Amino acid sequence: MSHILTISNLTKKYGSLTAVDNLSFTIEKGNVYGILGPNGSGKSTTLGIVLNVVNKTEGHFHWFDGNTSTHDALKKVGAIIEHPNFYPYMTAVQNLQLVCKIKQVTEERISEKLELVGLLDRKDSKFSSFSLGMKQRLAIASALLNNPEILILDEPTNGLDPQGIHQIREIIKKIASQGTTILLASHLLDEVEKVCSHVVILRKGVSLYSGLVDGMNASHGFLTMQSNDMEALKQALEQNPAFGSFKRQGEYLIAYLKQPMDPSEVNEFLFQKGIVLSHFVKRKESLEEQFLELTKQK
Ligand SMILES: Nc1ncnc2c1ncn2[C@@H]1O[C@H](COP(=O)(O)OP(=O)(O)OP(=O)(O)O)[C@@H](O)[C@H]1O
Repeated sequence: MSHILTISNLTKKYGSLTAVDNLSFTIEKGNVYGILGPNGSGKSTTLGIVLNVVNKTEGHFHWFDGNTSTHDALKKVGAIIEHPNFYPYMTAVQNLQLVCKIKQVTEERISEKLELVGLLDRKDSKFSSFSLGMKQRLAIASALLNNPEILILDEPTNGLDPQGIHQIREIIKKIASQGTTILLASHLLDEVEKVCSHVVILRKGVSLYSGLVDGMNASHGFLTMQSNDMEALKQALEQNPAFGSFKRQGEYLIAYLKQPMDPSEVNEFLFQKGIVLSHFVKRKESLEEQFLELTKQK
């Protein structure tokens, strides 16, 4: 698989504040990556550094094989990191023609890109008449005019209504299905889960998890239990290496698994110890619960 972007031990400091802290990850061709983290976790700063608009303090990054200068590499990158900015009195197509002139790319792709973002029938409408969602879609069309290898988006659905959000996500998925690599920053777990194949979770500039979105949900779950003798129940479970930690919640004991264990095995194990359960539920933390746990302030 070919590398699109390699980030190694990247750090950005603003005075005493470390916005990005020793961050490393690699972007491979054809995948959809999310940088996920709460506000202020360093997502925009990371994108700014690799797009050469923010200076790094330490570490390295290189585009593609490492033999291309960042200046040349960025010609193969499409990015939207600020609010879409076009001339309000010009039409969609006129704005894109201007972008083609600035980027020195052919105007032939304008219709194709407008079609892709669902704006071909509005190509002659003035930008000022567009909704926020349409403006964002025009920005995506604009970023694609140079047929980039990778499309970078910072919070692409911020401020949009549910329909606008859905449209943007569908467009991102369509662009990805056509082979364009995507890197998007988002504070929305739901967005990353719906759109991305890979994720880097940031908290205060530090990477907490990097890998497949599916791999995020690697927890083995927990069991909520009740018996006549809660102390005996806890003591018995503590002897079993499958359990990592315990929490008392009202009249229930919650036992967190650190390795897979079938509920029937747990039941049998306890029964052999003479413990009969009056309540027994096995559940897995939702991805949201795990994300909040991971990113909560320590
Ligand atoms: N130009 C700057 N000068 C000083 N501090 C900055 C500057 N830009 C960002 N920061 C700080 O760096 C940290 C990371 O900010 P960044 O914008 O990268 O986070 P983010 O995850 O993109 O959050 P958001 O979604 O709120 O933009 C924050 O604490 C922010 O206040």
